[in-house]
Amino acid sequence: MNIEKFQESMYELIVETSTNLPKDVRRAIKAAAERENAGTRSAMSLDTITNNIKMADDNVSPICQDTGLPTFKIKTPVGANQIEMKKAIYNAIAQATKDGKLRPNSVDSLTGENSGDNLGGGTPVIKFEQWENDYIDARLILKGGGCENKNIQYSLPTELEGLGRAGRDLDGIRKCIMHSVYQAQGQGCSAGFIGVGIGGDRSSGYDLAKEQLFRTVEDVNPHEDLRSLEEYVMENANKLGIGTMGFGGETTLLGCKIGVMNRIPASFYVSVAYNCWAYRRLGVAVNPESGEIQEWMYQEGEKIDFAQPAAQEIAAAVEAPVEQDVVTLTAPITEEQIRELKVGDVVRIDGMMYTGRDAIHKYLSDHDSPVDLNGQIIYHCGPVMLKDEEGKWHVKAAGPTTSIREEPYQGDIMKKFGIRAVIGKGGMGAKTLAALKEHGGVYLNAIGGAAQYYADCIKSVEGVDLMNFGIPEAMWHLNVEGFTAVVTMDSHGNSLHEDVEKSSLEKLAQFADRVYK
Ligand SMILES: O=C(O)C[C@H](O)C(=O)O
Ligand code: SF4
Repeated sequence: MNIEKFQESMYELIVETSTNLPKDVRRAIKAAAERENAGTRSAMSLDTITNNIKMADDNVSPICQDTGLPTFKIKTPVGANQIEMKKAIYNAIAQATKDGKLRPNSVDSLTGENSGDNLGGGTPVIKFEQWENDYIDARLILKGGGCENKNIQYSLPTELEGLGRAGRDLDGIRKCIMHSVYQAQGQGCSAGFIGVGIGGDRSSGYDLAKEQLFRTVEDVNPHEDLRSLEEYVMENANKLGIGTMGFGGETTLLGCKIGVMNRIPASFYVSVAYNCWAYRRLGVAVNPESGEIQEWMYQEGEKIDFAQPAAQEIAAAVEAPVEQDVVTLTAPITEEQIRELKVGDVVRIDGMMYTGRDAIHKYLSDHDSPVDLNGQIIYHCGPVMLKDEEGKWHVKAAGPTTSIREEPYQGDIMKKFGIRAVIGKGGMGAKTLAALKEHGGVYLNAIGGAAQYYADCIKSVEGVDLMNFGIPEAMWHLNVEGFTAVVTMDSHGNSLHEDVEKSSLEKLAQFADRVYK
């Protein structure tokens, strides 16, 4: 095999997967955009999402800054040299990282050190299988961490909030799947896709669930019971009212694929792999001699390029009652300005903000801040950054990360340093809400995955601290213009996330009655 050419083919696969959303996923997102009611927060968010998909296409840049744990599934003809192929994939991964198509995402779990090139123990994941066809089938999924964290595994029988007992039968499985969508709320960047694995053990069950994510969105399950269950879930999970980003709305789930395997008598697992809307998976057929790509997979049907505003969006522009007032904030922000904000307000930020995610929050809880954060804004974000020849940093992708992970620290840090606003996604909990009220702070929700859209708002990188945490975890000093976000937790004790969680739990309870005998 021409291994240089194979490496180039793998590089192409990586870049396309990170930057160009598959056609079937685009069609599902378009259908969702058409279902949402004009002028709602969910409709506006979907607008940002479709814009972002187009920008990623045009810029050949990551759709979302979290390019995940690259996972390859490769089928090779008998006799192909898998050791050589693995090395070529490693090289292609390192090159794509250097070119800003992947974020350096491989972190030493004990020291916290980022390898910088996405290579390291266990990363990337490459799974080989032999087959009797005469070509190589190479598929890649870039599944981000926020949705990975919302995966869930049930061991039946179990008790589920809202639904009661889930037993060891099809109806118990149905309850688990409905619950899995509910428990993800907006935190995995809904609307999402789920792959479900029934049976197996704890690891093969999850593998089976993830395997389902390689099926196309429009694929129909040949197994009659599973087809019926997939359709049931698609119809009813969308009645939970979680909506885009957990803002409430008509579309919570864009796809549900279920697989089954045997189990042993004592175990009965239902494993659910949750994938965000930024569902990046592609595949190629490669010639085993020349190493060249013969064919791209997931290419059937129409490609929506999102260049034209959908009819729905035009309708929104016409029908929207009154242009919502947009409040402009520029740090340093006063307590009075914060107290005027209420859940639902749209905020535009001009000026400085500082990124801070997991490592920074832990660090700030027992260290001084490298910059004065009084009246400032913290952005939960781990960007993709590239340095030019003059040593200047450029933002390649910069959407929000899931905020709830900072819940143990957030309130204390805001009070300690006088921080007035945090931006993230998915909302935060009771401890932060209480601190916002006491101290005079606000939580702003940005659209998860819209990494190109937000990168475009960042006009310059003014500095960086704590680079020892690695690129995604450092504190970047960003100068922004027109950075738009929605107040979802205010300083008066209101939280949209709490409201949606409560109402979706009530709706979930409507599905407690037996459906399958
Ligand atoms: O790591 C990130 O930047 C985002 C992550 O995928 C998340 O959804 O929280
Ligand atoms: S930020 Fe959202 S869209 Fe991006 S990987 Fe995480 S869950 Fe997916």
